[in-house]
Amino acid sequence: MDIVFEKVEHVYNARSPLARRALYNVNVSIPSGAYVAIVGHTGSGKSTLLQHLNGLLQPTSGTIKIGDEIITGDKRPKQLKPLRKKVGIVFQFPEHQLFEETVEKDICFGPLNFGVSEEEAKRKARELIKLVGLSEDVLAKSPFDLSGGQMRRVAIAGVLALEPEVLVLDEPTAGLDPRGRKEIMEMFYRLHCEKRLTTVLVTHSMEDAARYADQIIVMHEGTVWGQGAPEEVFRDADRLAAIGLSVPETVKLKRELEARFGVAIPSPCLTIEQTVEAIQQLFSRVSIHD
Ligand SMILES: Nc1ncnc2c1ncn2[C@@H]1O[C@H](COP(=O)(O)OP(=O)(O)OP(=O)(O)O)[C@@H](O)[C@H]1O
Repeated sequence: MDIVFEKVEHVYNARSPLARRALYNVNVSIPSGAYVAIVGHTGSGKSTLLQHLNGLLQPTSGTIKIGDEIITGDKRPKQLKPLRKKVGIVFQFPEHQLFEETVEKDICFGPLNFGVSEEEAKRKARELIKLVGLSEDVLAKSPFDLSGGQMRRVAIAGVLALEPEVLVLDEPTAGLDPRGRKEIMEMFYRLHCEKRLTTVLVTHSMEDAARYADQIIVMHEGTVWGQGAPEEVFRDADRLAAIGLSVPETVKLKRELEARFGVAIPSPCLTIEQTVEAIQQLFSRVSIHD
């Protein structure tokens, strides 16, 4: 499902003294099957943008096309229900939304609501619990007896249970330890590759944006400041710094090495692996003196 934003504006509390314009002139194109990261300073409009993807918010003006669905400000919320199934959103701390007595019931809740049979919903729950890295015996437990990391996986399984075509992730690893973060990010990447899921990730981690995304959208003060492949976006390190954003540490290292040795490093150095490779090649080209 291709996603296209055209001239989207969103004003909170429009027509009231508390009106606040959070988005303006947002034009964004996300092709089906892409992995897109949205980055930007606090308050730049990332979460507001993301909530337009499944009709939780509607634009004050402009249009959003998501596959065949068109979202405008005048659609009634009921008309947007099919979108809730097609676009799954994993919010920050999704475990706060768990509420059922058992993990199985929690995962089955969405599918049952959309008319899936109980047998099929339970079969899905068994499949998904393994997909998110937990064992089947967790299904009978209360979600509230699990660790924070396990609860988060259960909540993610609940979003995946609706078999969305687009998965939207709003800082999905907030509050997890480094190992938990890596495991969850790798899981989403696997899903993206295996199920060809269009993935939209909102993140403050330039490292995650560099490693996983094929496109990065940079938001600044309510509009799109730039969009491109990670290597293009991070080439603009100085302009990014001017709006308070940094580039991944590996990209900084590349710049330092280029300045120190007076050579150009062809690799974009978006990941540790690419950077190690680039340094090896650099060492074979230049002689290093104290
Ligand atoms: N419910 C709301 N009512 C009024 N203003 C809001 C509301 N939610 C967000 N805003 C304002 O809209 C602007 C954009 O907020 P948004 O949450 O989209 O930014 P963000 O980039 O996601 O920030 P963060 O990285 O901190 O999550 C901010 O100025 C914010 O104060």
